[in-house]
Amino acid sequence: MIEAVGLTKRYGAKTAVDDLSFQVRPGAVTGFLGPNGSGKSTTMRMILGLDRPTAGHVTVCGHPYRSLPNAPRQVGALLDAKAVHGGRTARTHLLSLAQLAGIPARRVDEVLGVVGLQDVAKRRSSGFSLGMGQRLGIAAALLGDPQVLLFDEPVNGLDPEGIHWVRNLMKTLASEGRTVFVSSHLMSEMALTADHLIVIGRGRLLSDMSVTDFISANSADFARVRVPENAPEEREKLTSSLIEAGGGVLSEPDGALRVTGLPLPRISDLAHACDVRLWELSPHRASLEEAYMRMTQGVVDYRSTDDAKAGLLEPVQGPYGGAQGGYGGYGAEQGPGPLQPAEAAQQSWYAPPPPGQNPYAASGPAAAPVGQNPYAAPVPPAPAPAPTSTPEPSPADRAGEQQTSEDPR
Ligand SMILES: Nc1ncnc2c1ncn2[C@@H]1O[C@H](COP(=O)(O)OP(=O)(O)OP(=O)(O)O)[C@@H](O)[C@H]1O
Repeated sequence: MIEAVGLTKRYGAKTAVDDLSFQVRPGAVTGFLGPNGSGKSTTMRMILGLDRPTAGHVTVCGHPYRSLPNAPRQVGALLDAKAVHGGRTARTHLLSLAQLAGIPARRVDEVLGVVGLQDVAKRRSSGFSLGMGQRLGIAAALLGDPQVLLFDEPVNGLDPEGIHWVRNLMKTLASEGRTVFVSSHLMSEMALTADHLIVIGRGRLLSDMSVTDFISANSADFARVRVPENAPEEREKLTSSLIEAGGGVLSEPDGALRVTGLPLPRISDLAHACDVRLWELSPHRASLEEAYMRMTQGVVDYRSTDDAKAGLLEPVQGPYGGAQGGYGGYGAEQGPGPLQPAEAAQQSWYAPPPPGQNPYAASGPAAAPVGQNPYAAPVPPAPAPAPTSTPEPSPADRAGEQQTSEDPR
């Protein structure tokens, strides 16, 4: 069990962690989520005694980390996989950690096998790939067979097989009754791995609940409705009828309608009443990613802006003499043709509105005609119909390097 009470960390004027209280219980995988710079690593560092709280406290198994008897046997952590002496081999690195913690050498070979690094055990870790480094960090965390495990973005750099392996490892460790606390920006992975979520934004607690409850609390169920593609008038007729009946209608990237606020049988009846054929009518539940985006969109510090490519949009001479958009697809005056606007690739992404705002209200933004995204920034009138554009999630770039002044193990 990890317990934080009023945990606060300030760096000068910057409050990285702000009065955070939570418990991480044994027997479950607890996901630790938050936008870049929200204070996840700082919190983990305080749990591991690497940073001293400005206020509040945090305990592991009832003790501050630094007071735990033989801490490496009780707590294992992967904070920064790069915090390894690159001149050492994987085995030597683990052996030195094992010796410091009084762990027998044979355990080193066990964990090398568990993480799949047995064949490169005698290679210097400086030559390791990102994924191999992550595996070595996980091996170090497992070394003392601890009851409490912390992983800061453990699947970073892992290949699909590695991600699958980490997912099963976390679940297995939790099923053995251990406390598993894991941060990640990969929502799809968290949805498959975590039982419980702690979500923070700008250092403050936003949510502490099960994954299922989190999704229910932060998303709206919706129906996907598709009419025949060659019948735009039926689509319009149905859209009007659905809005009149109090439903909310948005256009999906593939042309389907996303309908909220009406049960499926009612949608079917309305379609029947206005003589519209349906090719699809299916119930949907928002994903963890959608729920997370909805919850955290007000506390994201680092947002990307459009890349206007100023000065780079002059037509350039193509290899065969034709004038071409300089960057194939990003030109401002693209005509119809094989080149697509850059935004096209992002159209499958959808962010539900913030809690408390009903985009489907008749006077609200989502009453916009189908094909327009009520959340998109206003755009000047264009000669051709504007493509649906959606808010863009911020990049997953790390806000800064972690400093691991001490090895927690
Ligand atoms: N040693 C430090 N000195 C000053 N500011 C710091 C220090 N460590 C972290 N911060 C700041 O505290 C805030 C929280 O950083 P932290 O690394 O804990 O966030 P995070 O949630 O782990 O971010 P990410 O998801 O990008 O890894 C950031 O604004 C960061 O710049």
